[in-house]
Amino acid sequence: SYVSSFSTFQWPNYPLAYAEKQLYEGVLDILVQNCPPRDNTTIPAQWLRIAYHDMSTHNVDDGTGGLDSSIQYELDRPQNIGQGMFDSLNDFRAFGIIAPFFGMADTIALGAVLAVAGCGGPLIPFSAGRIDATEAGPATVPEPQQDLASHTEAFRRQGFTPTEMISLVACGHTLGGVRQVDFPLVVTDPEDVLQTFDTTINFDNAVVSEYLQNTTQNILVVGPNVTTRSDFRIFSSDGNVTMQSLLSSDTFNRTCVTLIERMLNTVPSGVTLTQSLSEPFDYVVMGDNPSRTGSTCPSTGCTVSSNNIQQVFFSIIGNIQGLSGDRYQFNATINPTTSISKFWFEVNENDGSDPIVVDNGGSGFVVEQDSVFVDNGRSEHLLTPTFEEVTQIVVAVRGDTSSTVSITTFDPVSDATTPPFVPVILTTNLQIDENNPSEGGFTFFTTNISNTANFLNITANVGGTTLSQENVDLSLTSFPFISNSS
Ligand code: HEM
Repeated sequence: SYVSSFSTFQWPNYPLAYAEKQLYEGVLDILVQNCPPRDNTTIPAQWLRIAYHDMSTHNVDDGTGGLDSSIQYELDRPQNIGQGMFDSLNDFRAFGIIAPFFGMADTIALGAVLAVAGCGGPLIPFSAGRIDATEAGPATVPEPQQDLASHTEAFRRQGFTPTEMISLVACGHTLGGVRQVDFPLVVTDPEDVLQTFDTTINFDNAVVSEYLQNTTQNILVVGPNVTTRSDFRIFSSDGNVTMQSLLSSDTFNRTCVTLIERMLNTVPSGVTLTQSLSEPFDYVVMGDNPSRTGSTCPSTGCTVSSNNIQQVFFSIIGNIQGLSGDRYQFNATINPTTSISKFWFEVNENDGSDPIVVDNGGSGFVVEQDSVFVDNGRSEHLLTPTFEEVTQIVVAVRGDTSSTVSITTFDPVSDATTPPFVPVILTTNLQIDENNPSEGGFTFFTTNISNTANFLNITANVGGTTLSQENVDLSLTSFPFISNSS
């Protein structure tokens, strides 16, 4: 088990723990730090645009659509044109962070939060729990040739007032620009590869100030084609009152945080999001990977000190917040017959103050069952004789060889080369492990799984009773790597 030192987290809560980990310790941020260029625009601009286009299917009147990853099925529409859409989805696929309770829609939302932060913008609180659609939604992304009334109606349907429409467009159009190849009727000069909306790469209110100073180069304001001056029609729709208010960069940032957060949390009715995360929890217990050897801790309990302390390596979000934290690892050796029913932690700062007891709000961290689990000490990563990298999973079952065991693995990395990128979910029956004879009342079962699988569920039938262990996070395991060239 690990505890990362840092509000109260009630364990277990897999979606919330995973969302926190992706926000504060995920690796997706490496693609947006310092607002890096790609396809003549920036990666963060592409990630923010895809989030808006995915959300644009929302209809407040009947509660359908929203940020649900339906964009994966909508890329053949002119409104969703652009290499940036494919590249963004490919980024999200390649990082393999989708999980059984954290899909492509959550990843798109996380991407938008990271994108804004990566370009020096404000921190947007993040929630997870979106549900991925399995088909396209309606074609309701606004297009520049549409008139003001159409845009006002489109934003109303998406859940935004006319004033909010002005602000949200300004918040979006502070990043990136319009590509000539994709919008030749907007950018009419073929020499002009991309027309940026403002003169700064960063997430800032230059898009507002340049518009009000009449120095703007925003082609959706001053472009040669009057029909496609949609930003001009929107920005000036209330006599510039809203744009004037956004001249304060504080107001701009605060408004954008509120509206982009709402945009990202616009989901079909019936979808419940996690609480929003704007700071890490004080203490998070991350996983429990038993490997049974020896028996020193009796059923009455025992105390072990941490055997390893590591500094938490924070993402850009944690770094911006100036966070520091430590992860304490423990190795408790538990009597396999008597076992334990729960565990808890005591944190002593050794500064004369009373130790802090971290006991999951009083209940302790209850071990629901310990009769079926992935054996961390017996499982390994293998290079097969044909040089295929696989993970050999060994499941320990408190029972005899008449038990049956199956696992369902979740592999976030799709085989597809173009969207939709959907996870590969496979159920496999395990075989008795010939290399690990029964020990201490446990029988061992095994199978090889993809080495990019990140989560699995176990179901076992032991003497007529069904036992299960769900959401085993394989990223928290530390199986040895064995080169099996024999
Ligand atoms: C009436 C509403 C809107 C219209 C007509 C519109 C239109 C456009 C067009 C034509 C482009 C150029 C795309 C390309 O060449 O790849 C663009 C880019 C962009 N839009 Fe919008 N947009 C609207 C609202 C929004 C909103 C609400 C957001 C987000 C909050 C947003 C975020 C972006 C971003 C970040 C880009 C730059 C993409 C890049 O550089 O790759 N847009 N928009």
